[in-house]
Amino acid sequence: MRYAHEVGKVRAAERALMARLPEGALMQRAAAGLASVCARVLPAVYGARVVLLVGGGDNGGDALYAGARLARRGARVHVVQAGSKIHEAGFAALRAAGGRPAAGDPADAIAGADLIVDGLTGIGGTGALREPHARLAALASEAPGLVIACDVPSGVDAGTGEVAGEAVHADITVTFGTHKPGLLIDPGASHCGVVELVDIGLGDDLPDPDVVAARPADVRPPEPGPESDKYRRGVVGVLAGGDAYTGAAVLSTGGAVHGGAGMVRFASVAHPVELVRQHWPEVVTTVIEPGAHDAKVLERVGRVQAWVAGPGLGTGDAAESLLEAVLSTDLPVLVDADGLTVLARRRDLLLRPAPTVLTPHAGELSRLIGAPREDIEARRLEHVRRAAAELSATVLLKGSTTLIAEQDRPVRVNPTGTPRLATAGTGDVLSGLIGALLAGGLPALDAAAAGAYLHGLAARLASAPHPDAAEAPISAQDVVTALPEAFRSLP
Ligand SMILES: NC(=O)C1=CN([C@@H]2O[C@H](COP(=O)(O)OP(=O)(O)OC[C@H]3O[C@@H](n4cnc5c(N)ncnc54)[C@H](O)[C@@H]3O)[C@@H](O)[C@H]2O)[C@@H](O)CC1
Ligand SMILES: Nc1ncnc2c1ncn2[C@@H]1O[C@H](COP(=O)(O)OP(=O)(O)O)[C@@H](O)[C@H]1O
Ligand SMILES: [K+]
Repeated sequence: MRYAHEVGKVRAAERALMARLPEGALMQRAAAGLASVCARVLPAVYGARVVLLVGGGDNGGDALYAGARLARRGARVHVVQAGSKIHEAGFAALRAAGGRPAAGDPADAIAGADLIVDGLTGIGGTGALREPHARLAALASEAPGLVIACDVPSGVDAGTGEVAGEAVHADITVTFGTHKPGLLIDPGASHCGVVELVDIGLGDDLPDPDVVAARPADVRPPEPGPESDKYRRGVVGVLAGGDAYTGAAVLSTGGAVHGGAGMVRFASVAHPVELVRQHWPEVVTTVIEPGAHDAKVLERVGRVQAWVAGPGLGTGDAAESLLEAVLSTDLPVLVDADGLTVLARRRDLLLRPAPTVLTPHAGELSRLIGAPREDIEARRLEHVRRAAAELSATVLLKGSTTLIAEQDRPVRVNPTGTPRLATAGTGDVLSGLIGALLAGGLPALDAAAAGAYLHGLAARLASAPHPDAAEAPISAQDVVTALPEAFRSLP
């Protein structure tokens, strides 16, 4: 897993470690790590034109000491100072090594640099970048040279990934001690480029992480063993589609069929049942009558280990009664799409002892928790956590960087997403896939995280089937088709 810690915890760990180390030792570790990444990516350090963008805090100090190391190896290092304050000791070290303030218009220095080191703000940055920082950040982002951000791209909120104004677009972000949540969550994540973690020895001083992102080896779908039969591998029941929406039923069922369940059961009114039978002959179907139902409606469907309810289900009385029936079982239930719209008026249905997984996009979450959609988009981490606590559920917030929260657990960030997924019906595929993983016995948080991971991977493989292929647009069906390849590509 890649671990990220909130800013306050990073500072506390740094304080604890610094108390045991000689003055300045921690900053030297950070600067050494930063300089070594710079040296690695430059074709040659000797003669390289390096520009340091330096703010008034310790982030600037890191950049100055790293610049001094590069200057000692023959780089031509110039400093563009933002604001009146500067890390004096770092500046003195740079000058002693031959570095100089940039003369003339900083725009020229930045445009002519082979490498720009962004030391404007790090974990101490708050709110939108002020001037002259904002202009410098924009110049760096536009410059032809390589941009390496020190700890965090300036303008990105390290704790949340919010970007309130101008922010540096880095090619590489060299971060110290641990990842910061804002490096993993959009819009911040998309400003980082490649993230390199430099160990400065915080290890034992860091508490449990606040946010984690899976690496491939962390994703463990249930594996069938020699004793497995279709029932023991898990049966997933899908309640989806109606007379108005039939595609959602086919796609959600497709996600379940390729998600590794032992069996998929599908129940709906006649028309979607007919279509699902045509698309997925392996699925066991049940026709349910239109209109409102009592709690016994599910008995005819047969035994399942987990339910998926909601895609294309409609939002009227029939959908509400089905949702009431499914949420009154003692089985894991995933609610998506129309089901979430119904839940927004029936939050009482969430008071249940068994696990519930909700998979809203920002609009659906807005209806569920009564927060404006724009606020949710801008502060995804805060809202997904709040939703998990308020709704007593595992909440998977879709969109650019999918986040998954469960109360008192680190938030999972899905690293495989791609904007190619932003096409109608892909969410339906995700619901069925997670349902299959739940039926296979994964705990709710792991099922949701593994589902999001495989879904993103399938989309990438569908879009570009091999590393040299250009990306093509994809459909939700393409994602279903690529799911076996996504499972296969796990280590
Ligand atoms: N605390 C430590 O022990 C260590 C800190 N390190 C570095 O120190 C950084 C944190 O240093 P600081 O706490 O000094 O904070 P920063 O250097 O991140 O930021 C503080 C400075 O930025 C200015 N600033 C804040 N928001 C701004 C905005 N929106 N627009 C313009 N200026 C803004 C402040 O006025 C202040 O001058 C880390 O990110 C890391 O790079 C590393 O050297 C490792 C050790
Ligand atoms: N900009 C984006 N970057 C990455 N993934 C995205 C982006 N926008 C949407 N997605 C993903 O696409 C899927 C869309 O799901 P959803 O909004 O439910 O659509 P639908 O209801 O049409 O299936 C989700 O998995 C979501 O995370
Ligand atoms: K920075």
